[in-house]
Amino acid sequence: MENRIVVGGALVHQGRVLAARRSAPAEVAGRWEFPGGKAEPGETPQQALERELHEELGVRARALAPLPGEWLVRPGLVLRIWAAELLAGEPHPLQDHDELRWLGPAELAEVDWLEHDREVLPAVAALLADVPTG
Ligand SMILES: Nc1nc2c([nH]c(=O)n2[C@H]2C[C@H](O)[C@@H](COP(=O)(O)OP(=O)(O)OP(=O)(O)O)O2)c(=O)[nH]1
Repeated sequence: MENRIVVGGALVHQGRVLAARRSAPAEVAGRWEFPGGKAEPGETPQQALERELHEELGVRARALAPLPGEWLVRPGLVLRIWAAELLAGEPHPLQDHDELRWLGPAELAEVDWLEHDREVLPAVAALLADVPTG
């Protein structure tokens, strides 16, 4: 069976990245992640991420580039994290999340990330270091 892809978005805006606390399912509720979800058949990872960020947060965003690393979430499901930029709107936890936080470079370790997400934090820190804090 082909692996299905789940894409999380490291959504960067004004030098900070958005973290989202999951509200369900029970195994991951209360843990923090990069909002996103599974690609539908025929969707590219970019399309899937942009659709999921709109559904979950109500924003328009653009997927920029995949960050290093990929993780098997469970058999048949592979997680990739992509850098993304906010184009329009302000994120709200509309679906799947009950809290959002914009984290600066010094705050990345402050939330209880899902294990795989924690591994990508060095790459996210590098991403934030490139962005003007405006
Ligand atoms: N979206 C997302 N999922 C992650 C991350 N890290 C991580 O381990 N996961 C896991 C949690 C879930 O088991 C799985 C993704 O499922 P999901 O629930 O976000 O996908 P979805 O919105 O398309 O869900 P569904 O409606 O198809 O059930 O990957 C992450 O950063 N973002």
